[in-house]
Amino acid sequence: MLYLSTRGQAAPRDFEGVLLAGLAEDGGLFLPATWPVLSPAEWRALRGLPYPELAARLMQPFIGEALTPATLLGLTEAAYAGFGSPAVAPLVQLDHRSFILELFHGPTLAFKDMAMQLLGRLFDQVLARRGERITIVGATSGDTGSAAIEACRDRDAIDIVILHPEGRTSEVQRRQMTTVLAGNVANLAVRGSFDDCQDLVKAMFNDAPFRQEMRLAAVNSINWARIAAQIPYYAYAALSLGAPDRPVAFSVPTGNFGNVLAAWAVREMGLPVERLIVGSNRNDILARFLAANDMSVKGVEPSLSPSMDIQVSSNFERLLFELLGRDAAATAETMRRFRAEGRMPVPEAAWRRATELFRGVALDDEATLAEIRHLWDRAGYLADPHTAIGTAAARAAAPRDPAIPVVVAATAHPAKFPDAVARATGQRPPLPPRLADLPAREERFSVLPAELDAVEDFVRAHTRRNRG
Ligand SMILES: Cc1ncc(COP(=O)(O)O)c(C=O)c1O
Ligand SMILES: N[C@@H](CCOP(=O)(O)O)C(=O)O
Repeated sequence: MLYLSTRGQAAPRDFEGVLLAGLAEDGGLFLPATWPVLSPAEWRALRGLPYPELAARLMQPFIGEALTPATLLGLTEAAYAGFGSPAVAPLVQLDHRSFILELFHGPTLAFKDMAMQLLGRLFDQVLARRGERITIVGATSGDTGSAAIEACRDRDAIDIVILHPEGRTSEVQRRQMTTVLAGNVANLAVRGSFDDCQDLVKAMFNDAPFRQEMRLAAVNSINWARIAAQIPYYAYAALSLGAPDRPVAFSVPTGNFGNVLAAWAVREMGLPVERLIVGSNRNDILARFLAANDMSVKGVEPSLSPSMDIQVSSNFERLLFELLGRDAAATAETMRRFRAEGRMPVPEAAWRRATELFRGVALDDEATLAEIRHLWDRAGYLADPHTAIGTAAARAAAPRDPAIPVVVAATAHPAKFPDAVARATGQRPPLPPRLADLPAREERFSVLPAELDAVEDFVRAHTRRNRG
């Protein structure tokens, strides 16, 4: 399997090259040169497989010869062995047509573990064979950071620096990152928004000498391996509900557009996905785009669903590339104008194609609290604010045909956002026993302004300290 950059100027490469590169050198994102498509009979044959086996089978075409099937299966089995549910990603029925796909049973209680537990092992495998070290730089609005740190802590060949927006995550999210005192881990609170953190990470990748000197790698969903590892759970849900012989819809609380892009990918691979519903908070750029082709950046505003306090959704570029007929020059020019003007000029025909499949629904904080309360009162289900945005969006934009089930991606455990959940329901969800002492653990992090030089110096110092 070869991968192409959405901006067309970086050399195509195989999975291992993409895993280690993260962002393409031309600033674009990698996508498979062709999508692996399974026939209905091949899909049916995957029904009922244990999750680790399904994940290995679906990821093998993306990984190609980088790993043998037996090695990949060993990695997926190890990645999901520690999850708190034997199903790994259990599907819970909410009403006659709505289902919740719980993606938060991993070590850091958010859907990021589904990919990150595998990514850490993939990095280890590849780096050991090559005898190389990397420095991971990542941006987080709260969940990617802790999942990446958990997956990479104490690994010999990896140093990791995670940037989070100062004061804009929940306390549980921050402590899950900053209380990991492993020598290879560093946390940076940036005075700015998640978008500033993400810009800084991309700027480090675009600084070629720095990128080479540090041997930078990515754990954000700019790294194709992250998306590849998120595809299996959508297939798992769809197959459980009767696909490929029955269409399904997904509702995905969305920020950086990586999770919903993985749902879109299973459609490219041949499963009948009827609709993709994108849930947003008051940072509603994606909902505005889908309603009126208005992809214009406003300032990031804090909300009760902080992991989605994002305006510039990295992975939208991958969809844009497809909507523009895989025209890399047009994609590069559209992204250049978006950056320069703060507004993305998506051609009318491409926008219409997007609206055939996608719907956008935005909820403010009051509506989010009302939905958490509604789920608790009506179904006895305690949802975190991100998941609640997904369930409300699902009701608002479900396909007209009631025979089509709608699966909501439950992206975080309610205990990560106890204040919002308690405000809505009076219930304060406890952390699992292994995290019960989190509020008392020692924290370690540095604070810096959103300035590239300062952040690069910090990353350099951290890496040099560990490389000796
Ligand atoms: C809990 C939670 N829900 C939803 C999202 C949005 O997912 P994505 O950025 O893949 O769109 C995130 C962050 O990525 C998250 O942490
Ligand atoms: N919500 C995310 C933001 C980063 O998204 P990613 O999928 O690109 O890593 C977070 O929790 O950090």
